[in-house]
Amino acid sequence: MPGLAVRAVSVRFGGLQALEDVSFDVLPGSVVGVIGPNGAGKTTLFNVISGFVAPTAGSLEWDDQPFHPRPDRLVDAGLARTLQAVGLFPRLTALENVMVGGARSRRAGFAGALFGLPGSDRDERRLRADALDWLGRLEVAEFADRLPPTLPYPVQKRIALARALVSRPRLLLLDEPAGGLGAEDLEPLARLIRSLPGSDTPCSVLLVEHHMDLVMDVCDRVVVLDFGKRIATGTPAEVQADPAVATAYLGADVPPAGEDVTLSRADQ
Ligand SMILES: Nc1ncnc2c1ncn2[C@@H]1O[C@H](COP(=O)(O)OP(=O)(O)OP(=O)(O)O)[C@@H](O)[C@H]1O
Repeated sequence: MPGLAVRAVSVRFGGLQALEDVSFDVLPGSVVGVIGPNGAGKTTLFNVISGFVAPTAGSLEWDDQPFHPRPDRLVDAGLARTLQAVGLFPRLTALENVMVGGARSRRAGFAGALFGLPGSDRDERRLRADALDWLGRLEVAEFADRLPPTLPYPVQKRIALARALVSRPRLLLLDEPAGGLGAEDLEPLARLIRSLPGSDTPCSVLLVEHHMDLVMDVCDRVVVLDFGKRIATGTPAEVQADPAVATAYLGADVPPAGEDVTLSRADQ
């Protein structure tokens, strides 16, 4: 099956089972959400998929091939990731930050331009145009020449997203894209996420997010983790109606129908 397959992945940190036997697929053209209370294992799962953490057991497949991700080679594999903290280079302009995201996918590219390699001018111009295009699509082109620390947080998040997208990934890993954003920023973000699978360079999305409205709005499927285990999977409506999900979030056997699922454990 094309796309990403997570097969019975477990991760143990010393005595702590951070993930246990977690399986699911991210098919091309889909937006998949990973939710769960604090400490459920969401970040660990992202770290496995991006190669920062090796699974203790289980495996990954990417387009039906065994996949052993390396954080520094993700772009080559067709994946990109945004971080919870935006992680922009403070001394590079917004535009240069985005260009860095595309540099690995070009023959010479930005690095070549920096080091004056032959043939890099054209690549650099193309990369610059692509980076500007993405800043424009994310409606932050006017900040292209600004340094990130001088910009509002929501703008920085959009720049970080542009940096991930400029490499034209086939799978985008989004780590809490709504974190720190105001209500007015959520609808544009949702629109962008929904647009990615059907864009000219289709990109499926795996999303970790605490903001439940966004998850339910943009995801085709949702995987629910609790204490490292997958406790539910299905469409947003299916997981919302699943009593095990309400129990995980609310800490008691309560009927979920019609109730808001809160965002952290009841005992925290
Ligand atoms: N490097 C590590 N060493 C030891 N324990 C870790 C490490 N990383 C995560 N953990 C533990 O693994 C469990 C899962 O953590 P993880 O950060 O993946 O959860 P999460 O669902 O992302 O939580 P949150 O929503 O709070 O970000 C937690 O108990 C956490 O303390």
